[in-house]
Amino acid sequence: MSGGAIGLLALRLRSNLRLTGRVFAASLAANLLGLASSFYTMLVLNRYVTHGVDSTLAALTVGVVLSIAFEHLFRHVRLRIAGRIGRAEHERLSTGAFGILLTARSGAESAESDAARREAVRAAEQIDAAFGSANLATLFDLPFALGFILVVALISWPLAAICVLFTILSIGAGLLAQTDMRAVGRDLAQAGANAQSLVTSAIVGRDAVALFGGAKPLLGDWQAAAKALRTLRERMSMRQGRAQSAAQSLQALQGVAVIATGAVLVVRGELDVGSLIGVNLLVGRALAPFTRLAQVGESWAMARQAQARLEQFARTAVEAPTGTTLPRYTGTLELRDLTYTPPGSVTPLLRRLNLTVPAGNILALKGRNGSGKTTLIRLIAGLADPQEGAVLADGVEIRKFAPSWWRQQIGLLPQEPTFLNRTIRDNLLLANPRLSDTELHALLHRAGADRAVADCAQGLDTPLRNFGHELPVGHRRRLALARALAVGGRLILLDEPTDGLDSEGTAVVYRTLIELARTGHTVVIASHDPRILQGASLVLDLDHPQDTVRAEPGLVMS
Ligand SMILES: Nc1ncnc2c1ncn2[C@@H]1O[C@H](COP(=O)(O)OP(=O)(O)OP(=O)(O)O)[C@@H](O)[C@H]1O
Repeated sequence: MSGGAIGLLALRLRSNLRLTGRVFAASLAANLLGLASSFYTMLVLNRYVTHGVDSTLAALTVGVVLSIAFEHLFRHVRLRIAGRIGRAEHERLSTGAFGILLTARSGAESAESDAARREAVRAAEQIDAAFGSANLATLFDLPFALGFILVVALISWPLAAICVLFTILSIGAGLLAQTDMRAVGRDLAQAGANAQSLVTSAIVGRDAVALFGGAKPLLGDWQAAAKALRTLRERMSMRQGRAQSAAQSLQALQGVAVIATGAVLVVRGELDVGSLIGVNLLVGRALAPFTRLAQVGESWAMARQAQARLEQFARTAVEAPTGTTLPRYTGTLELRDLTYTPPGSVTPLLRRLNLTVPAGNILALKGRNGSGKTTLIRLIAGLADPQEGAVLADGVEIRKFAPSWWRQQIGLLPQEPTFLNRTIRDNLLLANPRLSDTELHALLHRAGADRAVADCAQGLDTPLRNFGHELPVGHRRRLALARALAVGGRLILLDEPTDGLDSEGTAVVYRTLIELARTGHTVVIASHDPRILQGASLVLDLDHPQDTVRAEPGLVMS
């Protein structure tokens, strides 16, 4: 077991000394009671067999049965208490890891692959499983196993020496077996991940697979992955079986060694038969925790690796929970020398953008596909950070704002709207919990989403599945517009809002834009729609960002 794993273990045990003390006390009681059956054997063979007094046998038998019952009880109690050790530590790790996943800053989050992020969140579970109650119980049995060897030494030191020898052999065999299994375990985990990624491809890319000839190669990949998994599982099973068989053989050999040596001692008159049988039982009990130790030690070593993954993940930059707030945001927006280079790219996508959007103006973003319209909207929303320059709102850099406050000032309609897998009502209320039912319906009407909701079987209470992707794209966009408006912010960010909308939906977007402009909202809108570009008071062409076009005010979309 590595030093790191011991540190982790010590941390858990120290985190609740009262529970640790109770587990130790229960272990002491259980192990002391565990001596009873050995002494029972000695007494029955030495006293009852010699003197034949039935009442002695009855008393001893009742005594040992009670001891066994109490030992069972103490072991059960110990498991229950041990299960509570580290509960708070697990909650801290698990919540912390998921919290990082939720609040990772953009860019920081993409530095880790999806698989690494999944692994990091799973690491908390792996650590908790490694320090589960049964494994902790093994640890607490170890000092008492040494105690059993001491008792054997008091009865017969040659038999104690045999016990020590077999204990060392068992630990060695266990460690060898674990080393043997470790590499297969790693391959098995990798093969499992490969198979899982094929399942994901088949589910997520179902239509593409069916339409564009993906089924045959995918099935071929699956057969190869399933075969590899089966082979590795068999290999693992073989090695586990071999380890178990080695442990059993060592146990049997130990029995033979004890009985053979003990028999010689009995013949020489240095030991009685009762003590020999009793010692044999004690030696068996002493060996058991050491046989399990190698296995437990391995899971603790894996917990250490999981902890290292978590520590690495904990270095992910997350959003600051606090920051500046303004008494009132008027809607003024400024881009100052804004420069952004996407992760993995060497050339800036957006270079030294400078622009001021006075409150109540509509800024349209245009440019070819991939020119950075969505990226600019994400930068304004604070979902990505520029490498140089800044986005300012009412003269303050937005990165200085408390993220929760800034999110309340903006309503964002993303190009690919997604929702939480909750009801439509929940999704809207999460954006603004203060909305009444009447306001919700008015909002849906404003965004032209009332029919989309009416078409759903349970109206507002319809649960969304697959992040809303099961809704028709036009309905999804209208609902996302309603959600953006629900926030009630002064700044509205719309990314291709008319994409996939029919003429009625497009008219709703135009009407909404006019209404937003009339009510003094600042709107940033990425679009290829010529009428939107005409209706905007400012147009930023990301293909030629130096030439911001100032459109004639008063143009109206119809
Ligand atoms: N976090 C990121 N990680 C990797 N690449 C990124 C990231 N952000 C932006 N990019 C890259 O920047 C480029 C611009 O993408 P963006 O979606 O902003 O363009 P767009 O103008 O909105 O395109 P479209 O008109 O097709 O919607 C793309 O090549 C995209 O892959």
